[in-house]
Amino acid sequence: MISSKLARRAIISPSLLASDFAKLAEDASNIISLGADWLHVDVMDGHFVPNIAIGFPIIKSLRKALPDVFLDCHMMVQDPEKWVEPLKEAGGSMFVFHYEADIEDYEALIAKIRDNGMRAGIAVKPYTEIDETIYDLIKKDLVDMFLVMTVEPGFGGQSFIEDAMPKLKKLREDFPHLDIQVDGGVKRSNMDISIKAGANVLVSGTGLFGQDDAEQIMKEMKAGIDEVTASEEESS
Ligand SMILES: O=C(CO)[C@H](O)[C@H](O)COP(=O)(O)O
Repeated sequence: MISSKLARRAIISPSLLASDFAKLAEDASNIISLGADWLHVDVMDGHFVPNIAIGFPIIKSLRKALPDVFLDCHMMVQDPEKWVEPLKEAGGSMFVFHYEADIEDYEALIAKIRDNGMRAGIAVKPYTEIDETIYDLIKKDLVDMFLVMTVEPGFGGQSFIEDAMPKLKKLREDFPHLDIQVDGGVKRSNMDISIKAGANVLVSGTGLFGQDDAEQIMKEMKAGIDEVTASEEESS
């Protein structure tokens, strides 16, 4: 079921980019049964990023196979406005556009996403600064989730860029109730860094899919979230 606003305890949104596309629905359903909270769907247009990944017909099939799962769609596209209706028709739950894309009017884009029944998120690349325009949009309650990329968008399997953490930390300090996602190189071994900085939605692709012990990794990730949350609550 599509959840309402998240609590501060972190959730896991596995990135389907790392799944086996020949058995996408099976991999997606399996990772949900292991305890994933959302599914992260990477849409690329070959312009904003030098790659092409999952498209609307595939999302539509996925939605048919998993009618109740929250599909967190990361839109790595140059012209986000053009793709709002296609994503809504395919069954996306959240439309996360890149701040660096070609956008004339951020508020109009967000209104269009919300009018189409989806949540609206903003993503930034690892070295993009969070400026006043972004702050204003968050203060006006126009951002349902903020995504801080921890790899350059376009490809799975890259290394986590820790340089993105200070801006995430500052965002968390300034907005205690904002949902903040991290995406790129996030694994069981390094996820504590992002949670401690303030992330509460963890995307992990190659850290989960294709791993022989995905069940155990998922258990450890959940236990790791509980540990960090408990120690943060103790120290606050
Ligand atoms: O947005 C992405 C790439 O642009 C992917 O979601 C991301 O890279 C996840 O994969 P991994 O955990 O393997 O890094």
